[in-house]
Amino acid sequence: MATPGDLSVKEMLLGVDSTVEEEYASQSKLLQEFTDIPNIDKAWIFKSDEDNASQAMFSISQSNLLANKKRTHILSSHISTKSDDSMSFQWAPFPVEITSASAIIPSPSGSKLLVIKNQENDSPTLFEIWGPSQLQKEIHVPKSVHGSVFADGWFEGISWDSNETLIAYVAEEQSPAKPTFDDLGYLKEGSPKKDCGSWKGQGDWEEDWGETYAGKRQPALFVIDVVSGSVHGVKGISKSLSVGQVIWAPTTKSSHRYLIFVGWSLDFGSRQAVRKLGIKYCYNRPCALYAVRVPLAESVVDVQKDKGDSSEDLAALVKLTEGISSAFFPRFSPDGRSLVFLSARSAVDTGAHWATNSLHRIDWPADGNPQSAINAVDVVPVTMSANDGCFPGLYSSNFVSEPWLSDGRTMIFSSIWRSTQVIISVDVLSGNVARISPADSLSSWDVLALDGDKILSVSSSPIEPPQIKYGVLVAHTSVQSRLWNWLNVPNPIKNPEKVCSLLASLQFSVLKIPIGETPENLTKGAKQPYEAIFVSSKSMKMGACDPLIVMLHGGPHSVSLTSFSKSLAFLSSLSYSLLIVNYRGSLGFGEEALQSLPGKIGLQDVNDVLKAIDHVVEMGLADSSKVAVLGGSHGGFLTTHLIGQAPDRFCAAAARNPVCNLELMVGTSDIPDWCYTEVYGSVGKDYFTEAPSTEHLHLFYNKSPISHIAKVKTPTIFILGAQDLRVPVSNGLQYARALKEKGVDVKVIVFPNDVHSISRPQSDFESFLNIGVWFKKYLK
Ligand SMILES: CC(=O)N[C@@H](C)C(=O)N[C@@H](C)C(=O)O
Repeated sequence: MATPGDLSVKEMLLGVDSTVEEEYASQSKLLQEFTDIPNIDKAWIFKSDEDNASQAMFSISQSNLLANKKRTHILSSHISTKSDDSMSFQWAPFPVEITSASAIIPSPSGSKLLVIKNQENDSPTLFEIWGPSQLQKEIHVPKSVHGSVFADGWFEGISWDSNETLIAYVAEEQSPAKPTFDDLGYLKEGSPKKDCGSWKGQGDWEEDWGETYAGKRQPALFVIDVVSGSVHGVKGISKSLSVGQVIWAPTTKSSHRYLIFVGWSLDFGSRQAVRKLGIKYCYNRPCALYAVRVPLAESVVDVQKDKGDSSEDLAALVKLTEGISSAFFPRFSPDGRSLVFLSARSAVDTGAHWATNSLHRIDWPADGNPQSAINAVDVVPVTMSANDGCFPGLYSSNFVSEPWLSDGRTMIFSSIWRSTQVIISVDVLSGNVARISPADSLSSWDVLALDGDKILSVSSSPIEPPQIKYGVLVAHTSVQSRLWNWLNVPNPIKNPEKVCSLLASLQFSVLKIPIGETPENLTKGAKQPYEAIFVSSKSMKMGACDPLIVMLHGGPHSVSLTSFSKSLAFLSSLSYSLLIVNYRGSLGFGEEALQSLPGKIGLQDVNDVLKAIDHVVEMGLADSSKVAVLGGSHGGFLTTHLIGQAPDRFCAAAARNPVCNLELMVGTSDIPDWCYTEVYGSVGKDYFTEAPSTEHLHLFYNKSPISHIAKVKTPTIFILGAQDLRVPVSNGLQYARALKEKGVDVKVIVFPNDVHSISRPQSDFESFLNIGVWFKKYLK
């Protein structure tokens, strides 16, 4: 038996024997090239003085491995339409790096740019107001007024008023005073403060919104006056509401204005929850739209004096979406007559963490004074099931700030459509939905910004890094029928030649997989085929298949899209085929297919994956003796279930923050309700309790991968984030230790500062490098 003394230094440091060290070195070189590929995150359009021209500003990010941070830069382009109707994009010669900006928000006229910089520790938040050529104003907001401004894409809401003098936004409310002690004991409030010789206690522990919000204080509403520099907390909002996604209501002649925002209370369906449950990836948290009245002169009150809400203050608050359990992403039509919002009512009502969305409209009162009895009209209802080629329902996670075409009634946004993301138009008056990104494109598309009736967008596929596309309306025969031409914009981003040639050697397709079983009680939508994305080498010959990696998304109500992923492109480039399975329960296939999974996890999803593997083997696209499986979270639940339930079918496995033991997860996760819903189906919502019975715990164990551990023999690598509140590290560690005890080959990497997504640049790099090397070792 080898002793520690027999190991080389490299073996001890890397945990690899010398035969795989070469592999480690060469794969890391390749992965570095993929890591450098930039991402196009956002864009803004500004009108130019010239006719038929505009100016675009793109926010582009790249991994900075050395600093372990994302590096963001801005690249500008002059867009003009030539006399022959062709478009020209003239790019600025170089991008400009933006350091430490948490949010960038242009004013409505485009003449000012707000840059918000959250700073660490006790340093103030910086609000910079830029003009066309210089900094116009810098306002420092100390932590005694509020904490960081939310720039998380969820609670985040930063809105300029139409006069461009006020900005409403969401920030962490100020911290409560902590008890102070000195050598004589507790210092009462008002005692003269001592700088030294005293110390602070912790005070009462407060619940937060869980995963990625650890230690974050309640999101609250503030308004900053960019002329005077004063900041105020908005009065009249109940302290029990967490607020987000604020926008200004249209201006009226009256002496006050309204702010519209989303409010999350502690409701859990029909009952009050005792705590905040995790909100990240969880659209099933009840929320409503509110309007709060802000008198123009005294629109706001000094936060320091705002110690409570009088009944008069609360009367200024109106709940706009009574009767709908969920409402978010509010947007006013350009004429201010319609307030449109998205709803995840189906998720809230069933308990599934994400489900099919619906779109609604409130006809805004002409006098601008909203009442709570306002009726919301259904614009796009929840789609229960749809045949192939038909609209499968709305699945959107973002609207740009101005999503309107010039007719003032058509919204443009992206939505998941089976395994792709497409751009759709929705007429908010008629409810007509049209897919407007090219119907024959298998790539995924997203909207960056609207330029009048032109759409700046980005498209990518598993084998093509992001490309900028420009959608031009070429014919408009009726409100219902528009024709779009999608132009390729000469790419300002030059990717490494090696990456380009590796990607050029690949191909992909979307396979339809018929379901295995047809029990009578299945809904129509649950009987329809699901999909899998298959990526392979173009030169692959029938009968000589590359080893196959089966890739499984988490959620389970999420989806793997046909968009570019650096890590998956890296694995494809190592001569693996990829089978990326969108098992039933995934987003994008209608509500019935999605709701067929809760209550059947570990069974229906596992069988769907096995069926997809059989499908590619039967088609001659894969060799059943060379299959590995990779998944995170619920995808890790499937990975570990598969190696337990089908132990002879996988040569290697990789699990990222996997759910291995629901009995353990229910007592430690920020979403214990998820365990109930997914194990019991929608009745799980009513069974959920913070004190599970032995009967519940028993079932949780039996439905978990750990219950199959005795059969597992597949060498498995575990990639774990020690700060994960969603699937705490104990889940993966317990399972990995149990496998080790059985003598199965196991490797564990724990990232001490990573949360559930393990997406910090160095952690992401090291994760996929080790997965690549692990698969090379076992998938010969
Ligand atoms: C709702 C949720 O977070 N579920 C986890 C078990 C999970 O699978 N998460 C997904 C979103 C992931 O991919 O991490």
